[in-house]
Amino acid sequence: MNQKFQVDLRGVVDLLSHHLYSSPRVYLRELLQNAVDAVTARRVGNPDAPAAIGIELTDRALTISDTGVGLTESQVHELLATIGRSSKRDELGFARHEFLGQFGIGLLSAFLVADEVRVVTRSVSGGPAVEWLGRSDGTYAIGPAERDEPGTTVSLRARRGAEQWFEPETVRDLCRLYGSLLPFRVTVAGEAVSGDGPPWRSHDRTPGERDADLLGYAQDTFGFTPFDVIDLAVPEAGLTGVAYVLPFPANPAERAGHRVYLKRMLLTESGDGLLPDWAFFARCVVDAEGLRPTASREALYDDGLLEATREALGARLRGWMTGLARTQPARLARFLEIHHLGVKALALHDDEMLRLVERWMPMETNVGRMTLADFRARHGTVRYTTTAEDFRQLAAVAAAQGLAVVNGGYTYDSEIIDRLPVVDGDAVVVRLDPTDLVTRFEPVDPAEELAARPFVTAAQGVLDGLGCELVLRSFDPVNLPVLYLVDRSAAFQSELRSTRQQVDELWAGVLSAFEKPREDRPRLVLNHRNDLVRRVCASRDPEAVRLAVESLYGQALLLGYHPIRPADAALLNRSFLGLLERAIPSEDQQ
Ligand SMILES: Nc1ncnc2c1ncn2[C@@H]1O[C@H](COP(=O)(O)OP(=O)(O)OP(=O)(O)O)[C@@H](O)[C@H]1O
Repeated sequence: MNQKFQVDLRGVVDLLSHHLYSSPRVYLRELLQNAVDAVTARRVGNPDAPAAIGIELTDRALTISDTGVGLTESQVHELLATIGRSSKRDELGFARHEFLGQFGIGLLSAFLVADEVRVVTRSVSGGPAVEWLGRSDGTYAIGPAERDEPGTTVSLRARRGAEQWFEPETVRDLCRLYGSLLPFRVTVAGEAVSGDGPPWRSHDRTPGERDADLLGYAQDTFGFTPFDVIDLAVPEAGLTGVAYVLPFPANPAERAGHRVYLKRMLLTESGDGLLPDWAFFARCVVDAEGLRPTASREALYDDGLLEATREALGARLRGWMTGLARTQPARLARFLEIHHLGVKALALHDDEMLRLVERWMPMETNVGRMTLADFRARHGTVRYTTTAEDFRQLAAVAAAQGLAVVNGGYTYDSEIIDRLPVVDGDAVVVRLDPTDLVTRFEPVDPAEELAARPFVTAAQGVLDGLGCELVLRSFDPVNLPVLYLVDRSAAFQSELRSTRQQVDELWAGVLSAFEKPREDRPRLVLNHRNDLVRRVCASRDPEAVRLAVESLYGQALLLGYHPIRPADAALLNRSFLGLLERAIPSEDQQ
């Protein structure tokens, strides 16, 4: 024999309150939504039918009345007392587009704040008025009622502990929050909470008034005066609205929440997934007819239509940027200054944005800040460092060798430069490897090199212990005595060596298999043009040479922002104290 499911209403309400809805406050939204749907349903047949929704509050009790379709007695049995049953689906069970509700569970949210829900209703299709009294223990009673006009009144009394959700001010603020854009007049204690419609509507104001209203809306709701306002429209999702461009840099990791209305009812103030990730510089207010809510009605359901909408809105924002480039380049430059991260992230995937960045976004170079387009026009090849440390270490040295270099160390910059040839086949981009610089330095005069040989041998002896190769060259700038140059493989090798010193024999053996020959070791390049270096080269005092080489090595590590290993730290300390000793001899040496 077939049996029917039994439902324990308390379990369902508990599920709703703890796992579906984020706050009991949603009971107001659900009641408001039912009233709006009932009025909408009545107006489908009779567009001139009255459309009024009123909320009244007395001590700890709330009633909401609408002039909607109302329900007959059999509909009350079928719709109010059956969880999951809704009049807002079509024959195939799909949500009907004109209604806000669809799931058939919204009314249950009243039990989040009350133990009893009383509904008095009279249907437009005739028949007497009916009263339905539903209780949170899952029982209900139906009886006759008095009501002159078609429509419905729902009454609740606050459960102990839920009184705060019936405070007149709270109710008014929540109704204004959810319902300020609703197309019907909504009042709370006689005061209208619905307004004139979305702030981006254009039929009833001059363009100037509309602009002012839109700015005022951003100031009131978001607390900023936007850099710009972009109109949005995605007809397939029935979406209209605006994107406000933030006037301050946004943190890409912190998603700016969008204010999303579905069919004029607020869905969320912190909507996610409406714009592509890169568009973190914009904050939207939109109303959509076609997008779907999740069952909690607190977020957008991520389906194919939302994805298509996201793409369309992304294209709109991109179009706005390229439009600015054409018509107001100075404004675009200002925008890029504020939102460079978002735009650069976009340029990694989007050719048009990459061109825009190349033309308009200034980058740091060792010959001044300039756009990549200007850099290419002046220097041809785009030579760049991948880290800011490399740039800081090498900018002046490279400039002295006549090499223009871009600092690719800022977020996305080197990836952007790497992508340049994709949009422009003529672009030549070369990554500057620090050790390439050595090939540009002049060798030391043979006679002087010969004279410095004893020093070089002694110095190399000191550096062998540090896994480093000594090179003597002449280069500019003269005031720079020393450079520690390490290419990527050398950096890896030096890490390998320091790890090997710390692990046991077995692992040391395994790791040694990866070690490379001497020529790949980092280089300490001494500048023979520098006066101090020349004096050190001439020294024949082994102790002075050791101290000088260790100090120069330590200095070069610090100047180049290289990692300092424990052995390096000890050496820095030792050489510093050694130098002090020499500078201030003890009394018996004096
Ligand atoms: N004010 C009202 N006037 C007329 N009918 C109503 C009213 N409130 C509720 N109903 C009827 O009760 C049904 C169930 O309402 P409920 O709020 O539980 O679900 P829903 O609005 O259909 O969907 P959702 O769960 O998405 O809100 C509705 O489909 C509607 O037919």
